[in-house]
Amino acid sequence: MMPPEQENTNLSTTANIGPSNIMPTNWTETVTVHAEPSISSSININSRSSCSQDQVLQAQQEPALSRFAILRASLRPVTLKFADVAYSVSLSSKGTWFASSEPKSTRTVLNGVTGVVRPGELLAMLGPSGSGKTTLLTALAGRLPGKVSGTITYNGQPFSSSIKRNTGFVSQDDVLYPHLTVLETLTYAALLRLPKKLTREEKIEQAELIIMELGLTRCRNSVVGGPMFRGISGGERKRVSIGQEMLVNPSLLLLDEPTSGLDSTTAQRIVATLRGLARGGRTVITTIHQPSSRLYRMFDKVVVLSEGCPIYSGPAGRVMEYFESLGYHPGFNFMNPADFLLDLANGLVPDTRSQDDQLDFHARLDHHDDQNSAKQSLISSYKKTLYPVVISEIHRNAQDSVLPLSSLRGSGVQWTTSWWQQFKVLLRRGLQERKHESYSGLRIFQVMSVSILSGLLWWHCDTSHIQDQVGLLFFFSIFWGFFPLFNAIFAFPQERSMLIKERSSGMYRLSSYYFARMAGDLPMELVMPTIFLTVTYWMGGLKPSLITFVLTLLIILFNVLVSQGLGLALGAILMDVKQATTLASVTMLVFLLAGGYYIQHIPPFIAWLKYISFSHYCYKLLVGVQYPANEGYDCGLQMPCRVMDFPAIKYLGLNNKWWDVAALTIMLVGYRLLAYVALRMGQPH
Ligand SMILES: Nc1ncnc2c1ncn2[C@@H]1O[C@H](COP(=O)(O)OP(=O)(O)OP(=O)(O)O)[C@@H](O)[C@H]1O
Repeated sequence: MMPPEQENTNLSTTANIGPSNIMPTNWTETVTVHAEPSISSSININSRSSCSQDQVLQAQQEPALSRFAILRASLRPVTLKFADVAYSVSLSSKGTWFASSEPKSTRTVLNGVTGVVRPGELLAMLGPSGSGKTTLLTALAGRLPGKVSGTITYNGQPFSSSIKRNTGFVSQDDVLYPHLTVLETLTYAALLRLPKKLTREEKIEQAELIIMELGLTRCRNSVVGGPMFRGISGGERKRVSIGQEMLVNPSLLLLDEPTSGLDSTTAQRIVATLRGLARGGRTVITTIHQPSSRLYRMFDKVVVLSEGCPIYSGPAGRVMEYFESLGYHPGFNFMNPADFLLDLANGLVPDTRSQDDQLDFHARLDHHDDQNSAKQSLISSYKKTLYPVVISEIHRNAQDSVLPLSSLRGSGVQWTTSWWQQFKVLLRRGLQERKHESYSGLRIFQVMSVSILSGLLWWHCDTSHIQDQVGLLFFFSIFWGFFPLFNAIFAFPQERSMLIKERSSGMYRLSSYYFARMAGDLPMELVMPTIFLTVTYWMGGLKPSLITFVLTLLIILFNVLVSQGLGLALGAILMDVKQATTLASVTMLVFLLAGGYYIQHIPPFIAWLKYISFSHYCYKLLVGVQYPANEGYDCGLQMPCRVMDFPAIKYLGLNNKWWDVAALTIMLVGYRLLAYVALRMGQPH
């Protein structure tokens, strides 16, 4: 690995994409990389081990500077090259269960996009809505599902897990936990993403620094908010998302529309931050919708897309020259270059005969044929004149390829933190995020009201009403089958986008997330039935024996865990709450009917249904615990009848209790295993 000083000098890059017969002769852009004073700082948190002693000493002597350690130079520059990138999607009719007989058609979303971005450069992707900017950005981040053709290299090598860990990706929609505060959000990200050699306090300090650096101090203790309740503003949310990525000091930072919906000052501030990050030696790529000319001036390079095809790829400052060399002049004297580019990408070519006639220019919006031919002409001009230049630049600077990827953080090491550390942080974060939902008054009210109502309905019901008592036990098994099942269904579909985002950046293992999620749900899942049973059991007049009560409670808790497992599995397999709840209600209805309470003479060809019903096993165990085999009950005759002869109990058959326990245990493990496998299969690799 190169010493830091040497690396920084190497960051002075030259992006030379000329000359060509059409383009200006001096087609050379030099971007000198340096840490900008506004966001420069002393040491890089991730470079602690690679810093020389002198640097550490210097940092200690400069406390004021070291506070912004996180935003200083990247010591692991990445040169990103992409050539002839193409991507198609198949347009199959989704959402129906019946396959369409029509042949599948495909749509080309990207077609032959080429470019180079070096450390220290800020590249903007411009183009009309739907032109493929997000798709290209996602492809460059190595997160696009399906096959991407063409070549994308990072320091000359293909995408790898070390690149993944050194890449920051900020998606268009901010995926954040709504109930956490800004400080909590960034602190948890720091605890999960920063390497284990930093202490917990140091990680928290880094989160604080990011808050200061991104101007989030005012809202540091405000909750992020979501669709159901208001939190911080859209601009602040965006900055929190950027902050989460900046924490790891990524070598490559990709952002999808970081300024959309923001006022021009905030947008300017964000782009200035990005430019500062780039100048610190990072490679920064952003898509942007309609940048003002002030913003445009901050870009080093641009790629302009029109319907997935590039019409320009090169230095931002040369864009007008290029299009003028093709004979396209902006219609107005002081036109924002970005507006001009977007018009061109839409096929709106200024008419040189009546340049100032704005009305005439916009009247041509309706002329689709003209627009299409203008786009085609721009695409073929790009292929003829600019494409060979970009390709030769990719091949000419072959020394970029020799920067060893092994110097990147985390190469060889798969995770930055241990399994246990991940589990602890995820558990705490999950409890904090979901405490409002789990311990909500509404949920407690729901359970309490049902328990009191059923206690009153079965008030002191003794064995002389054995049918009613058995009914109460069946109700326990069904209610504590339905309730946890429907709660668990939401778990994974609700967290899907967060899981994809965090797993895509290699933040934690799936197993640590999975166990943390299960452990986090456990207290509430176990406390609720305990309260319920304590109320209903004694009100309902079941056997007044502490041992029987405890055994009844254990069986119900076991049933809760099994039904929760089924809910988790359905949610993980379908990843769609609507589909999963539909399937769950059908399943529970089958379990209800086949449980052995309502129908005792099920035809043999369908009697097997009860064997897959956990409610059936639970019901059997509850009855078995309540009534020992030799117990009698008041059946209205001269002498007590044996409970074993009561038809509903006789049908159940109370032998082989351990088989029932074994069946429930298999379901407990099986459903959870199924949920884990389904989750893993749906994960980005
Ligand atoms: N998986 C997919 N299935 C169907 N169409 C897709 C898929 N992915 C992308 N597309 C289509 O490809 C085109 C490019 O999409 P993309 O999101 O990259 O555009 P964009 O330039 O980022 O748009 P915007 O600026 O509106 O976000 C769009 O027309 C989109 O509908």
